[in-house]
Amino acid sequence: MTPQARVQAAIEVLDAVIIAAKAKAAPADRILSDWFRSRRYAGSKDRRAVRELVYAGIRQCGDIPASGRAAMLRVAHGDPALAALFDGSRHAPAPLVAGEPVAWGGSAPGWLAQALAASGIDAESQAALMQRAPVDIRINSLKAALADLPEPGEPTVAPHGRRFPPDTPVEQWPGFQAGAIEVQDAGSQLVCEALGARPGEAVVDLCAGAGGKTLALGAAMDDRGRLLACDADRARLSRLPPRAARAGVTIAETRLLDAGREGEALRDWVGTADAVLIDAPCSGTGTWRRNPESRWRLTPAEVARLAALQQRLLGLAATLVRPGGRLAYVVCSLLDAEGADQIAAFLGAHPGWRAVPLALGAGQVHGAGLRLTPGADGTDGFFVARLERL
Ligand SMILES: C[S@@+](CC[C@H](N)C(=O)[O-])C[C@H]1O[C@@H](n2cnc3c(N)ncnc32)[C@H](O)[C@@H]1O
Repeated sequence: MTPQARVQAAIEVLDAVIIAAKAKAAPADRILSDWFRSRRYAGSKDRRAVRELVYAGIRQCGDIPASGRAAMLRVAHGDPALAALFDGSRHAPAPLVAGEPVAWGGSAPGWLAQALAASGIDAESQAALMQRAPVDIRINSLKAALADLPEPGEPTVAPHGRRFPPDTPVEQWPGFQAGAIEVQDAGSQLVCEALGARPGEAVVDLCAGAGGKTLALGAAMDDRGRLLACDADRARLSRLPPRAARAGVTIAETRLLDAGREGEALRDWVGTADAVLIDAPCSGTGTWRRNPESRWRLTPAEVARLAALQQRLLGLAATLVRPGGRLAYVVCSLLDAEGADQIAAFLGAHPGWRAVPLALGAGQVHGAGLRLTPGADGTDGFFVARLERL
């Protein structure tokens, strides 16, 4: 493909991404793979170039643009070499027209940028949410001897973390195949430390998903004790056992929860857990480095729905913890409505609990917890709080 044809391809893909974002349909990644699947003539360099252009368009447009062309013109606005490719040649985008609409820049839709600012995330920190994320790995202490890394990587704020440039193919490394390394953002690793899970304890990972944090907890527990991994999503939870087997975590037991009736499946754990992790479903505003398109899809109503679910899961988790036990509440969101405000509301309604100050070696104190941000900590954005049952 010519450079011009790649730009035109990116415009067409962006048109599809815009339609899908409005309809809450397929994500950009899937649209890109479908597009390439039906165009076998596109080689690997073409794919990489088109993908980069599409993601540049998504990153640089804070809100859903009017069209793929308007989005690409926003990118071309700061890139004369790209603007020169709008030359009307065969397969190229039509030449630029004076006064033609260019998509609005900005970091996020207005309501969301304001909500972030009100949560203490200023314009500079919002811009940092749009940078490309590096590849972080966690060295699995259960199999550290097998973690023979072809490159040493950089240390991260997480004790078992190493950092590599974007697109480093770590999943092809022998250490990955052997279960000695996991791909996990350093912030994601660090928030697991907030729970302080120890060998021999009874621990619940209430929203375990495919087990990213469950595996970190299993390693922290040296694979000794009880580790219950729950989720309401069968497909996600079903990916956990093979990952645990690869990582040498034998203590993880999975349990599928019925959304809305989660407590029924957890009766046997009431008042018994030493520690419960709630990695709550959230808006993901802290993960825009990896998923910039999600800010086009979020609505105030969705944030409110998630906040209600988070408060309900906090209440449920509290029933599982034994007296003197602890709970860590985590969201990969930087909105106070999902973080600091949730803990304040919980503590207001649960006098038998207190927040414990956290010292994780990174992050800034925020409300009763700690906040990690890409700008200040080089991690995805997280809010984490540690609570103790008196
Ligand atoms: C932030 S993700 C968890 C990610 C996972 N802990 C990890 O480290 O990879 C939140 C999870 O909450 C789950 N979830 C949503 N509603 C739930 C509910 N009512 N009860 C339990 N889990 C729920 C979602 O399916 C999703 O997997």
